[in-house]
Amino acid sequence: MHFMQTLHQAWTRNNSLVCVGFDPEPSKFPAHLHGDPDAVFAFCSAIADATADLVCSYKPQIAHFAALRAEAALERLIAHIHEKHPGIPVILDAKRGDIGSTAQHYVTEAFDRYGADAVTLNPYLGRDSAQPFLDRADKGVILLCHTSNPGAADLQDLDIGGKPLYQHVAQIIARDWNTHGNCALVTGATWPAQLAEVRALVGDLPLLVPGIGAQGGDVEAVVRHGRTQAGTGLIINSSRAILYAGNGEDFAQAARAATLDLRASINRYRQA
Ligand SMILES: O=c1ccn([C@@H]2O[C@H](COP(=O)(O)O)[C@@H](O)[C@H]2O)c(=O)[nH]1
Repeated sequence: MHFMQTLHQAWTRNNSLVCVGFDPEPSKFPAHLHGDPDAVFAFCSAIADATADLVCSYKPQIAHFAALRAEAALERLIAHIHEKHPGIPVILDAKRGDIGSTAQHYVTEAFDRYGADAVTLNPYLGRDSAQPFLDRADKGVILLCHTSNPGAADLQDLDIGGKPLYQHVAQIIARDWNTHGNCALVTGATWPAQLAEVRALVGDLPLLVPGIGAQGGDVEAVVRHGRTQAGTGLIINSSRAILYAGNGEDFAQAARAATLDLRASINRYRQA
């Protein structure tokens, strides 16, 4: 099924805009997993199993797996989510971007090797670098617009002929790149004014919003500034605050409790 359809159904079925991010860091795993050669998969899949009725998507961050030589665990995690929790889309956070011939290999990596439903891209190489991804009409293409980090303004806020660069990015993607209806944008929770500007420019385009939880973004500001008329339109990611909510044998239940809390605080502000 098309990523956008799956996402819309998950928003409704689980009454949730929450995306749980998988950023595995073995030093933070509970003690009983230390030394387990399959710890990355065991940790992440347990959290997926404990939260699948509470989320609209999952977002594994590829560098966290690659740095651990745990790409096989990432492949198995995504296959596990698809098999055990069908209907929850998986966004591979890879922030790819390269010339077309190389981009084609990144397409194969994200969608055919890993089986992701959507991938994050850096749009700064331009349309041709994104085209191989855009052509996969059933897959989501989520492009960086205004990121959550403190240095986001260094380049993204630069004035280019009367408006900041991130607004130009939002406009051309919503207007020109979204011919298959498979685009979304990354807009960080830590920049709520910019999030509001982006929402005003792009209609109902989905926004992936990292920066809640460990980065300190404000849930109320994100929801009030970013929701659509229907009270959806947002994929609000939290990684560390959910993954490491507990560090005992009940870590997955602690992650579930943190996900329930985040869903409740988001839902408090969804309706106007
Ligand atoms: O602008 C961006 C884009 C991506 N990220 C990624 O999201 C998560 C955030 O993790 P937390 O633990 O919830 O802070 C992480 O994988 C980042 O690489 C982002 O933070 N900001």
